[in-house]
Amino acid sequence: MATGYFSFSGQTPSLSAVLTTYASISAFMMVIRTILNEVIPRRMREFISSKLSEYFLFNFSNEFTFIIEQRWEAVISETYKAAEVYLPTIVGASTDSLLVGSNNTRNSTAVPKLAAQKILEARQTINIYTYDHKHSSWQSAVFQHPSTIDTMAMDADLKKFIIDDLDTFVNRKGFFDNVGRAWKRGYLLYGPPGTGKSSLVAAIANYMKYNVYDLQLQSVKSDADLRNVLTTTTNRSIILIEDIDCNETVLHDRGRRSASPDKEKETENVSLDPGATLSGMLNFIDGLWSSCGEERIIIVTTNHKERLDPALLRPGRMDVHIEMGYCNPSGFRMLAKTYLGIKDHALFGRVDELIKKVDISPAEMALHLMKSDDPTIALESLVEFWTRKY
Ligand SMILES: Nc1ncnc2c1ncn2[C@@H]1O[C@H](COP(=O)(O)OP(=O)(O)OP(=O)(O)O)[C@@H](O)[C@H]1O
Repeated sequence: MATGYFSFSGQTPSLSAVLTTYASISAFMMVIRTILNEVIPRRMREFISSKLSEYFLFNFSNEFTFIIEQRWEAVISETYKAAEVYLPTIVGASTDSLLVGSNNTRNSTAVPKLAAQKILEARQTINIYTYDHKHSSWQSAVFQHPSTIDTMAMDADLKKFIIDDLDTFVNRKGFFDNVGRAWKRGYLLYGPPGTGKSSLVAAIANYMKYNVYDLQLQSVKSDADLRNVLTTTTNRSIILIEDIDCNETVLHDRGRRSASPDKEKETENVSLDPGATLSGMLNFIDGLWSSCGEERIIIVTTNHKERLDPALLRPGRMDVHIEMGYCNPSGFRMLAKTYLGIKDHALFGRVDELIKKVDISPAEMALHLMKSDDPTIALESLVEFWTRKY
């Protein structure tokens, strides 16, 4: 059959028939392309072509790009943090693809989330972060403070209370959900210098295995800046505001409040030096912004609790107030055990007498106990210093 078309009759078409058909189709396609190029604007053509390639890639390829956003619902994503911890352990410079598998076909979206939680829970190191305003991001360093709740020179009952409180907090996600409160706990640590406030923060971080975000209020420029700084902290972390009484405006705020109790709203908006307001901070602790993120412990330390605004101190904001005091006999014995490895010594009686008469901070005491490995030399140094103080 001498024709320019393919025959479906079972006969093999001749070479010239194939070439003729090919030439006709090519010519037809060229005409169509020319018409389309002239009729459809370039940008629309590019859009159609990109959609077509996306469609074919998505439907006919077994590869896809897995994007883990750094921030999810305004806070740093736990999955992102887990990937940051985990991926460097399995990929290197030469890795160009990664095979990800799951045997849970029914609930595959839960897999990354659960894996993220497990990875973060198994995390051995914890970090301390400080905010870099120039680059608008938290800068981290590995946190290796040796303090533990065990090594703190504190009343045994108080230690037990703290541990129980932390355990209760961490196990009560359901409770916080049910009562409609953000899963947060505020601790106020107050007492004279050198009584272990910072050490207790480190001990809590080590106990909970939480990262610590060290918030320097004085470098925050405004409430918006404060929100940005705080919402970029991760879950399962401690937000630390040390020596809050050093912020002049908090003290002024308190003074104005007592002078005019009716002006509560007004005083709450007084600026914390130089930019954030007390109201902005309270809003994050238990206001609308408190719901950004969960499992957070906010710790505020001060040498002068009496100077702080009552609005900050009330339950829901600072739930637990812990007074860190000067050494008592049991605190001294705790330090002697930690620093010198002893439970008793002939000089303990003299130390007990001095403790009743002169206040000494655990920091001062530790300084003398570190002077020698020989308990007698170290205790003599302590007693001599103390007697001079008396
Ligand atoms: N209660 C304590 N138990 C064990 N060690 C303590 C205690 N208090 C202080 N120390 C020791 O003293 C050092 C200083 O203590 P720390 O910085 O924790 O005190 P602070 O109350 O935060 O002081 P400041 O108010 O000046 O910041 C610590 O490194 C720690 O070794």
